[in-house]
Amino acid sequence: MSGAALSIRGLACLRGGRLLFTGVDLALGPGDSAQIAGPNGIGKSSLLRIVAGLLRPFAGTVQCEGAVALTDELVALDRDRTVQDALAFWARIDEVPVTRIAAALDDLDIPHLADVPVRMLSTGQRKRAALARTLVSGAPVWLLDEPANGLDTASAAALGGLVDRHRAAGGIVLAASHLPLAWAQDVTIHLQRPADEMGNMEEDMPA
Ligand SMILES: Nc1ncnc2c1ncn2[C@@H]1O[C@H](COP(=O)(O)OP(=O)(O)OP(=O)(O)O)[C@@H](O)[C@H]1O
Repeated sequence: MSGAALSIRGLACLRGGRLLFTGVDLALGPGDSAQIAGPNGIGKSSLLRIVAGLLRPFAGTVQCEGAVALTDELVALDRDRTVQDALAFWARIDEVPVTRIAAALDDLDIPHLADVPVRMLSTGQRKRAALARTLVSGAPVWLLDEPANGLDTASAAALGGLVDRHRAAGGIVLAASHLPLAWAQDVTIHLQRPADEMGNMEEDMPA
């Protein structure tokens, strides 16, 4: 993972005809971690989805060295498969050994859920299974959207340990959260509405 890098320049996002943010710059290298902060609806998830290649930026560029893994609220695990099979499905797509799954389930403290269908998991268990997918992927660049949502205090702290291990191995973590996270940040970006948009919003408000 020593060559991992993420560079964002002049990034702007337009959604639903509204400019969410403009001029976001960020440069991360091996071992770095950054948080995208800001209130609900400001565009944190949208920024991560742009970095993941799932949304097109309105302006700016994203350059990434190394594979990217996104964990967000849309858990991409087949609800009708067991946790083990759902992770194996993605391991085959990501072309990584399925033997990694056992270690990832241990890391997330859910080995007992391997044979449980995804649809039967609780919110926190589902989040841990989604994080297991990120671990199994072996991707150096982790994009974590509200990673502590649904996790109990101990699990959130344990995730901090996994993030630290990933960074020590040269990985990069970019997390979106309106709350402080359980690990230290090299950079925190507070997203803000562009000035013009704020003017428009004020004009739109009823008197
Ligand atoms: N598919 C979509 N089409 C149009 N607008 C969208 C779409 N998805 C989200 N939006 C809008 O984009 C804005 C930013 O959403 P986003 O989910 O990126 O914000 P966020 O900062 O992650 O919010 P939260 O903290 O609530 O998760 C919101 O105003 C939302 O309504």
